[in-house]
Amino acid sequence: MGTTAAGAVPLTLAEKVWRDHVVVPGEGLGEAQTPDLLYIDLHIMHEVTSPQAFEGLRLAGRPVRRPDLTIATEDHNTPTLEIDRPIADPVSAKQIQTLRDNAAEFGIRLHSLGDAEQGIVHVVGPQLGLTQPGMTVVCGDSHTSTHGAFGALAFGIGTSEVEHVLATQTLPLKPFKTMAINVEGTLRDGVTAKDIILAVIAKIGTGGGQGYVLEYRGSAIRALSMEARMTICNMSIEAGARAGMVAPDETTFEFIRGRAHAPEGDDWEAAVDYWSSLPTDEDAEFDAEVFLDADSLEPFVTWGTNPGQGISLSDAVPDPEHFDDPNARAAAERALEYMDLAAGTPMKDIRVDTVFLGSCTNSRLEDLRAAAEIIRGRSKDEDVRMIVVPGSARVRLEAEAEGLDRVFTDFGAEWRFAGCSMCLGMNPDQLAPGERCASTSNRNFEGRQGKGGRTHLVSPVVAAATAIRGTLSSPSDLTAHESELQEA
Ligand SMILES: CC(C)[C@H](C(=O)O)[C@@H](O)C(=O)O
Ligand code: SF4
Repeated sequence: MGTTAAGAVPLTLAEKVWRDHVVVPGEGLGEAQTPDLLYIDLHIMHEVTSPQAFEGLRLAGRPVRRPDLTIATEDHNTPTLEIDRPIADPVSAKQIQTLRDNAAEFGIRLHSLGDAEQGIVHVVGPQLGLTQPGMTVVCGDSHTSTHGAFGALAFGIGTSEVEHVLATQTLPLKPFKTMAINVEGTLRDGVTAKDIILAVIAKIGTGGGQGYVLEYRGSAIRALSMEARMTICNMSIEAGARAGMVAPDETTFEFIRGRAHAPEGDDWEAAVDYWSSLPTDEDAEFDAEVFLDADSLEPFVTWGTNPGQGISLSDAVPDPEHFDDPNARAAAERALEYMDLAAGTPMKDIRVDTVFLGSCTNSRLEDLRAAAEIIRGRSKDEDVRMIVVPGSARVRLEAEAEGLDRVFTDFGAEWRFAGCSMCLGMNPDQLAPGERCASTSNRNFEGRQGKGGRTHLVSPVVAAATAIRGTLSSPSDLTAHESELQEA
């Protein structure tokens, strides 16, 4: 925990990063304050939200201010099969070609399909060591909050803001409020970071974080790997928050050390010194606090059509009648209709057609390992299709180097190339109308994974157990499942 210098105002992690990036302070106080102009340390891009920004620069005759602080990758529109063939869908092909043309014209580093560093923008940045504590990181993508796991202040921005950052390397930003999410205790076996964040969103609601930067704290967070912290920060946006952060510590430093863009030698020492000054001061105050008990947490899963409509996997589909708030009740009724679920049905009785292991929430090596650990030597339910999509080409290579691809294909799952894939189906990887999917992604909105498709958000180990049993399941259900199979 940080200590406050004598006489200095105690600050939270987010406030320190903000303070260190103000180029021009706003005017006025509190809610009425005009935006501060902040310096941006890292700008990452993908094909979907960049074309108009480049077009704006072109029209104004402006160059990119800091191409060296800007990096692009192809992820949303890329296919995950036959990546050496031309992209069949004309819209996707055009989107990708536009990014390639813009990157070439404006001198921006781009990792294209087929390159070992291509992949989902939020997997690629941390993997290259580009994302570091204390940085401001932006991207025209809501899940930029992922990078907050490093103690960076990371925001999703709109296309006009992308243009502003390209042109100036700064961004005007309104002040924010701070919320501490305290998670104390020890997670049980089979309970993961994904369950923490689904439980947090179920607790505070999809609007609960509005106007706040969330800081995840407490012994359960400190015990998590960087990959797991990224899973949690990734979904901060699903609680409506502006960003999510975790204070940098030894786990953070060890993850960054030695990566392609990590500081070296004296620079490394200086960086670690600065990073170590960032954690929230002991006597700093948050505008709001939330508490979650890690010891009693169970695997969590969504039953509805927003990420806040979640419940313990051992519970039953809730009855809308039991919601006090009329809006929540109406939303639950609509969600159950879309999801074709009856109140009172045990979640574990719900059968799925598809299991999707992937997305910027849960497609890193650790996620693939966790799922592979569960399925190794077991067989897939024959009616379930399972698609495994590594978050980046590098993750795919690393997974193959340790034989995980074989574990998945022997099991009967499809081993794909990297990208966003079925997280939102901007490529051919989609659900058919009425199909139901256990998905390790972050959004279960109507039609998100394909028109008429139904999504249950789950962790990688729940995804794996579900592919084995065919119904939503946790790893702890597998022993019972196996004795049933033996008896049969
Ligand atoms: C396409 C992009 C703008 C979008 C986002 O901002 O999040 C996408 O990544 C998503 O997850 O829905
Ligand atoms: S994996 Fe999904 S959530 Fe992440 S950037 Fe891609 S589409 Fe958005």
